[in-house]
Amino acid sequence: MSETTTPETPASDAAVPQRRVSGVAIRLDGVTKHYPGQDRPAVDDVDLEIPAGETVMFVGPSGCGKTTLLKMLNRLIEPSGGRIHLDGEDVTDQDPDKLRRRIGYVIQAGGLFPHMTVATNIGLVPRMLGWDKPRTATRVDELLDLVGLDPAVYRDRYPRELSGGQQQRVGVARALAADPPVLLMDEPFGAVDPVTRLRLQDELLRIQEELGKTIVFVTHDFDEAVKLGDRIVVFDIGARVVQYDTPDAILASPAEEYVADFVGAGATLKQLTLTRVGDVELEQVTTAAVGTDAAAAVAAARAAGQDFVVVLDERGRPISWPTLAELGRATTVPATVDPRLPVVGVRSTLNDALDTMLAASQGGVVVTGRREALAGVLKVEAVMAAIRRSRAEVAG
Ligand SMILES: Nc1ncnc2c1ncn2[C@@H]1O[C@H](COP(=O)(O)OP(=O)(O)OP(=O)(O)O)[C@@H](O)[C@H]1O
Repeated sequence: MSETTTPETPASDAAVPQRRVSGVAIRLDGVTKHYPGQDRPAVDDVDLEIPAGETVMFVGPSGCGKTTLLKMLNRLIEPSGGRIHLDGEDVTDQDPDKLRRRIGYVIQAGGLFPHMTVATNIGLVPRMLGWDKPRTATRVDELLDLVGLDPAVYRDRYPRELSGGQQQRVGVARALAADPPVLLMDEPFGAVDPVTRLRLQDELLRIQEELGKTIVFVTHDFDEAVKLGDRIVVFDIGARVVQYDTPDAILASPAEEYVADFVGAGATLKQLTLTRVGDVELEQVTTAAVGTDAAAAVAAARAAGQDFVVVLDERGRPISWPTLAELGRATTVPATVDPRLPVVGVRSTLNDALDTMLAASQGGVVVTGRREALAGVLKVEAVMAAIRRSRAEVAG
């Protein structure tokens, strides 16, 4: 038997946010996978308990057995031994099709069927469950809205007409269609560019806050694990559990040298990954709605001592941040969307905010909260001040 079964930090620990829970607990007892022709088992006698409603991240070196272990949970791979319990019920021998209705599955690039529209892709499981067309259609629209895609625009599109990030959102919507308590995610954001990846991570955090599923997520990226995980499992070869704890606890005291190497030398900077944009005081700036009087907006910003205005669309979402000189040339506030506007969500990390600023060559980012509405602006100086504070705290 492996030594570590339950997370070091109990579920009641304050480090884990309190939220609504719709997920169920998963328990693995001595789960093993021996592939034919291999000397050693890919997964060797693993005991693991995943608490209901938490996001648990699987990290570890390539080939250590993360994916094999994940796929045994929904029996895409049959275990060679051991038992798997879902919500206290032994599901090891349950019909895999039935099991998969309780377990959503998200893979890289969404895994969408190319010849089906977005709505058909998302509605697959509900239709299989015998839902009628109107109920399925309502659910599809609800899910598109949940993952941040306008149903009217996207429901009839084909996957090839979507960006990588949009396809991934549809993949998440599809996995959630039948409202499964458990979501398995196998490097879902591995194939998208860094900026899109960051937004998808933010979206997942927001969705999880609303839904409280049990999420098991495989990643190669330790920063991603720290950002998304309530807890992290660090595996070694044979899916040996080296450490299972909250991100803070792992960063503060890595269990073995191997984990310390994996966490990286810059542990102070890693603390930046633990600080969310929403934890830092944001600058409140002058805003102007599209179509309103430009001169009035310029005057308001000038009176507040600011040299730019954030323009909001009809749903309160920021679309551009013209300087006063630029805005002064218009009579009404223009509806032009600035594709380079650097935006992060309140759940983004300070690391993400810095990356976004660097990518856009800007000295700040616009921050959005619920439904992408403006929350404020974060300047590079504020990030630097937070880094200094965090360094001072770590230095004691
Ligand atoms: N179908 C298979 N047949 C035989 N061996 C396999 C099979 N799938 C995986 N393996 C082996 O099992 C071990 C664990 O693989 P697995 O893909 O689970 O690891 P992983 O940690 O997810 O790796 P990565 O991070 O590279 O995706 C590896 O040695 C791999 O070569």
